Amino acid sequence: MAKVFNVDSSFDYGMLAGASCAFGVFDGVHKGHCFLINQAKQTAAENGGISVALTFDIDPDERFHADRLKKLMTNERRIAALSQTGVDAVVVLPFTPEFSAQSPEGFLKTTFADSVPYALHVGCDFHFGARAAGGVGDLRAWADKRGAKICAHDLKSADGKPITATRIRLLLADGKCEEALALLGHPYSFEGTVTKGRGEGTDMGFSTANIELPGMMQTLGEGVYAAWATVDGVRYKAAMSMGVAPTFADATATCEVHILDFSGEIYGDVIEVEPVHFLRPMMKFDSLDALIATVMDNISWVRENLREETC
Ligand SMILES: Cc1cc2nc3c(=O)[nH]c(=O)nc-3n(C[C@H](O)[C@H](O)[C@H](O)COP(=O)(O)O)c2cc1C
Ligand SMILES: Nc1ncnc2c1ncn2[C@@H]1O[C@H](COP(=O)(O)OP(=O)(O)OP(=O)(O)O)[C@@H](O)[C@H]1O
Repeated sequence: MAKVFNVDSSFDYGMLAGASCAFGVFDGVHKGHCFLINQAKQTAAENGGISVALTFDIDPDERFHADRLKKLMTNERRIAALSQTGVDAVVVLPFTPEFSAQSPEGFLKTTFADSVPYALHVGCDFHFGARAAGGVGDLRAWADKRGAKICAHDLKSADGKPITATRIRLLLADGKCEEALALLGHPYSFEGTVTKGRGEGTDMGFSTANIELPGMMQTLGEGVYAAWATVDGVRYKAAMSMGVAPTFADATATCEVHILDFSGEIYGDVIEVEPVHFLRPMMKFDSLDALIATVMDNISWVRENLREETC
């Protein structure tokens, strides 16, 4: 696992001299991002320098479009995932208002100080600096003066379209877990703290762990899903609903997870939920009996059909 370096007053910019850096936000650490990072590993091997995933502490869109941002990973998980890509180091720049307001040249000066990387890998659509004014041309102008190499790659595609975080978010919003997973190259999951619900699930014969997710992490579309739930390191089959239960006027939880073959008090615990298959839309039921019968059917489906290899 690569060491993570936060760029603060103690950061040694010298580590970027001669390094091969892949630069971006990398939400999801998807197959396209991994392709870019592998390119950085290759040029690092070429000159004997280190490979670096160069990223930001927050997703810039948290600063500019927090109201409509839907993320694939929290910042902590994104940085942890980057550290497991086989790079030598992850360097995390603080995306402060001052940092984001810089011109493209100022942005590069703040990022590298006087160090010159060996190679800088970006996608051909990469933009940076205030109002995203900087592009690959600005990178090349900066690099040419310093003897660095800019590698602007065509975006890795699947089914004729670039793999992007935006594309994967839209698939998840549409409940298309399998297609999202194919582009991510690893499971999609989120974590949340179990909160107290209305306490009615147990009376209905299926207890549920209620999870409140911040708006930014409500990326998965409303519906009922087959999922895996990890509690205290143990992985269970689960049937989950996403979206406020429309049958109940007082319902608040965004995500409710029935964990099969599990009983235990987990209020306040953080659990990981990995939705893998859309079962049906959320429904407003006319009677409790109808709701119970449908949810029991969903639970049976999960018990009979969910297999490790479907994740
Ligand atoms: C697999 C599953 C499917 C669900 N489907 C629906 C649904 O279609 N409509 C609905 O109103 N509630 C649905 N719910 C939410 C239940 O109504 C809710 O879990 C139950 O009311 C218990 O809520 P409580 O834990 O807050 O007491 C579903 C829950 C689960 C676990
Ligand atoms: N499919 C891809 N192939 C190669 N490089 C990519 C691909 N997608 C993104 N990149 C590059 O990876 C870096 C990180 O990109 P970024 O975090 O903006 O990801 P993204 O998937 O394009 O996200 P979004 O859809 O939110 O714009 C950038 O240099 C970007 O150009």
